[in-house]
Amino acid sequence: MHKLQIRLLDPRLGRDFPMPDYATPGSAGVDLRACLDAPLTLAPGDTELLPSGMAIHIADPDLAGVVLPRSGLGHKHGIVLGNLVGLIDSDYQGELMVSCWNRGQTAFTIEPGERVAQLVLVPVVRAAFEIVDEFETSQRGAGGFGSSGRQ
Ligand SMILES: O=c1ccn([C@H]2C[C@H](O)[C@@H](COP(=O)(O)OP(=O)(O)OP(=O)(O)O)O2)c(=O)[nH]1
Ligand SMILES: [Mg+2]
Repeated sequence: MHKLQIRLLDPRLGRDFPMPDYATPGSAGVDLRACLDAPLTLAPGDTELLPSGMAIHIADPDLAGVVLPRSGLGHKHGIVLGNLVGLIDSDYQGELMVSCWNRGQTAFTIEPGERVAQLVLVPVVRAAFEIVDEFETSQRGAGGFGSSGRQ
C-alpha cells in the first residue's frame, strides 16, 4: 500500500467522527466527511464548499487525488459535486474541500460528520510538450463528437 501523509485539522476526526480510512479491503475511495459545526440544509440548486477537516500531501507528481461523489447521495438525493469532479494536485497541502451541489428538487440536510464525497488516489502521466507543425495521419483525424455514428 502507498504511504500518504495526512493532517487531521479537525479534532473531531478520529474522536467524534471515524478516522478517514477505506471501508473495506477492496474500496478504492476513502470517504470525506463534512466537518460542519451545525447541520447544513442545501436547498435545490444550492452549492456550498464544505471543509473535510483534513489535509493530505501527495508529494509524488506521478499521483493525484480525485474527489468523486458518493453514488447513493448522488443518485437518491441529488447531492453531487459543484465542480463535478475535484482534482487534488500532488503539491496541494491545504484542507481538502468538497463542493456540494444539490442538483435535485428537494432540500437535503447534511449533518456534521456525514460522508459527502470520496477521495481516490490515481496515477498521473505528465507530458513534456513537443511542438510540431503537423501530426502523423491517424484513422480518426479530427473527427469527434459523434463523427463515428449517430450525430
Ligand atoms: O474538490 C476540490 C478540488 C480542488 N481542491 C484543492 C486541491 C487542488 O490541488 C486545488 C486547486 O484545484 P484546481 O486546480 O482544480 O482549481 P483551480 O480553480 O484551477 O485553482 P488553482 O488556481 O488554485 O489551481 O484545490 C479541493 O480541495 N477540492
Ligand atoms: Mg488549477
